[in-house]
Amino acid sequence: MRFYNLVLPVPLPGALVYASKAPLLPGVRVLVPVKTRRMVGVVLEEVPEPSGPWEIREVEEVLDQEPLIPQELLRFLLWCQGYYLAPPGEVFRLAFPPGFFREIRRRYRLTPAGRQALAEGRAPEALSWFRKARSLRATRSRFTEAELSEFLARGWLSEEEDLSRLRPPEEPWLEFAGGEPLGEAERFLAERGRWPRRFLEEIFGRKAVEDLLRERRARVVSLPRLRRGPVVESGERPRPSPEQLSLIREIERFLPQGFTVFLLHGVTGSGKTLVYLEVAERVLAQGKSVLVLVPEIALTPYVETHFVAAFGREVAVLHSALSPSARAAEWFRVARGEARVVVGTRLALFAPLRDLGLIVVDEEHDPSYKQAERLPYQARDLALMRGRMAGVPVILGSATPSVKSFYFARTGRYRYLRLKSRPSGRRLPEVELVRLSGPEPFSSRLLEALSETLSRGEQALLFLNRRGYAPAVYCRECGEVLGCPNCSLTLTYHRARGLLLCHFCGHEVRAFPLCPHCQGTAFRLSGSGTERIEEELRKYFPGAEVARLDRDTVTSEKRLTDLLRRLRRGEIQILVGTQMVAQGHDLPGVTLVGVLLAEGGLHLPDYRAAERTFQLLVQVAGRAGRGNLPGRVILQTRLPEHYVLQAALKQDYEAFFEEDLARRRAFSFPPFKRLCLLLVTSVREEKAREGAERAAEFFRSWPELEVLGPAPAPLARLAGRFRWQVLLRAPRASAFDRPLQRFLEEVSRWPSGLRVTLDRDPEELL
Ligand SMILES: Nc1ncnc2c1ncn2[C@@H]1O[C@H](COP(=O)(O)OP(=O)(O)OP(=O)(O)O)[C@@H](O)[C@H]1O
Ligand SMILES: [Zn+2]
Repeated sequence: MRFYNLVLPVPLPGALVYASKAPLLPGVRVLVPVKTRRMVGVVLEEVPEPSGPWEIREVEEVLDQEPLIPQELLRFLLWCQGYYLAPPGEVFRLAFPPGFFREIRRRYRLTPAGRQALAEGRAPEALSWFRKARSLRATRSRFTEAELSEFLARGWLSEEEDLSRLRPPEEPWLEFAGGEPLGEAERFLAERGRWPRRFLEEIFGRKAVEDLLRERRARVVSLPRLRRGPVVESGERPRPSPEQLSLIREIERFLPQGFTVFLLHGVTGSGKTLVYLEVAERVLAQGKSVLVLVPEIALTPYVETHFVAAFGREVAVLHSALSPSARAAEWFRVARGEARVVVGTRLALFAPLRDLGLIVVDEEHDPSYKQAERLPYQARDLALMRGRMAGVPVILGSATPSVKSFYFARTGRYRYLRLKSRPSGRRLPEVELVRLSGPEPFSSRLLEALSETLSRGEQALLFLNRRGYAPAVYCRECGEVLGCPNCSLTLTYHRARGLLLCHFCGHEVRAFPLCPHCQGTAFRLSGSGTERIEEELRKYFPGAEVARLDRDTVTSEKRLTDLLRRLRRGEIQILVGTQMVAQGHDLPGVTLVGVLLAEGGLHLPDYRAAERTFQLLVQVAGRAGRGNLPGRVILQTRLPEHYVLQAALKQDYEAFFEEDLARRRAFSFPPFKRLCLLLVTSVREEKAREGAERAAEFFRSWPELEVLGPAPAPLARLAGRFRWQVLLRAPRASAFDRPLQRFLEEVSRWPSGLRVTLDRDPEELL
């Protein structure tokens, strides 16, 4: 017998030991007994025979011929688990696609005896369900426990385990049989080797494909299912400019040296994507694989299109908006080495690429690299760790680098690469600040600029980081604002849906209810969201086609690509949107960008509020003038003197950086110190406060840690839970390790009902 550490998808603090007669390779999945059921586990490593009184159970079945998960990824996952102090099962579950670990479902099948009983009317109602259903299988939930055991005992049902979802999804592909290609379809196949039958039928018709098979000029093979990607026009791939070329050479020079971090700081529209593509091509040619992270689902189609144009079906896409089966299919293509380029959002960080050769983090400053819920991890930081553990270079790209990354570039830890200009002589847009005074959302300056733009047949993009119609609704009688009963947030009015919505917990009420304070029936809307702006624009510019891009209008990948395509074709004149429009998109027809309220977000009690606002302004400004026509940007604001707005006006990253860094130094915030935020929540305020006090007390006994708080969180209540915080500060990350570990042990003895979340390196203190 040999013994192995396994990770199972359960929230236990460590690995579990199982026995196996056959040797097992790390990274393969196995079926093991757990209590009375079976589960899927991943083999980590062989261990010596444990000496304990407990019984060691045996592995029942090996699911994979070859390890699905490379060693390097296994080590990386374990490191993540240690850093974030999370159970390994939870980290593995997060990292792998749905279905990978899924608890094995039992299915029930009607036996011939059951069929006979039914026919003779001896079987009860519960079984007669099979007569109507097309399938002869059912899941457990069809029957009560008592029925199940009765039917099994009588032999009317048989029980089986459904393992089908643990296997990689496949589909038929056609393979050219060789010889001289005759028709069009054959030439196509001969050129490409193999192609999914589904796609061939779409291009050449079902008949042509059937002919090919009948004449045996092609054969069918079963291969991993290929995703149909979005179709965004990518155009010809340009030749790199001299400026791009010198950076590409510089990166290539370092490729053989293993782990190196590059900060690629290129102004908006400078062509960073082309730099990634060229370097990726070199890495692939060396037989290695490439991981490209993008922050938001909204950006994957753009980057994906360019990569697919360059590398075809070597590209796999991983993000959370894919259907579970599509995500699993893509994941298995990567695991089997069919795809060597992965483009995806933060969860792609855990892609099972073999022989990793390069990691790219596009828009590295973006807040969506940080996962807020469950396990709060920072994908950019983890990408650096994966790069270090795999010994491969990492390119962090941005027009507005995070203060932290820029600081490390300044101090020499990262290699700094600068793209100062846009290619082919295009200029950065002209920016102006316009002071807003009244309650009107549009200044006359912006309205004029809009009408000039429209009359020249060009496109405009307006940015406002608030969705819905009005962000607050006040009672006319008592003056109270309508708030969410579960959260300390106001309800947003969504006019088209006739609802008041909480943007945090989703609580909704029909518009308008009686005022909960005074039973009043008249209300006043305050402020504007994108829905209202869209409506106003239609009034001002009745002839123009206005569209909106936010989470309410763009609910699927398809809607997003449709909208972007219409925009590229010039079918939309004005696009209004939230941060989803702000970055990454390359829309050559847009010559005017308007920011409706440039200081939105600056007031948040958060040490990164200034950084985030500056980045958003520069990014959105960068959407203007990317084609052949020059661009123009209007920033409307009530705070024109603020340093963030002044730096945005001049598009001066360094000026912003110096000022912000000085503030962080003065207040001992990152990058000078490390933070850890502890959040204690409970449905009872007293309990949350007491818990936070206990936590603060605990940490005060560790001399290296500085304890700030406890204090109520700025968002004092969310989804019905009161929130209290303790902020910890230390000179080094490792100073947190032992105290946090001890603290978690202590917390496990706390009364239930208190929830404690640890956020290492928090990016928001709300
Ligand atoms: N060498 C080149 N010659 C001509 N056009 C180029 C060249 N390099 C890039 N472009 C074009 O410039 C535009 C901007 O490129 P890209 O989207 O990569 O910019 P970016 O640096 O990612 O900008 P942002 O940070 O604003 O997203 C694209 O339309 C791209 O095709
Ligand atoms: Zn709410």
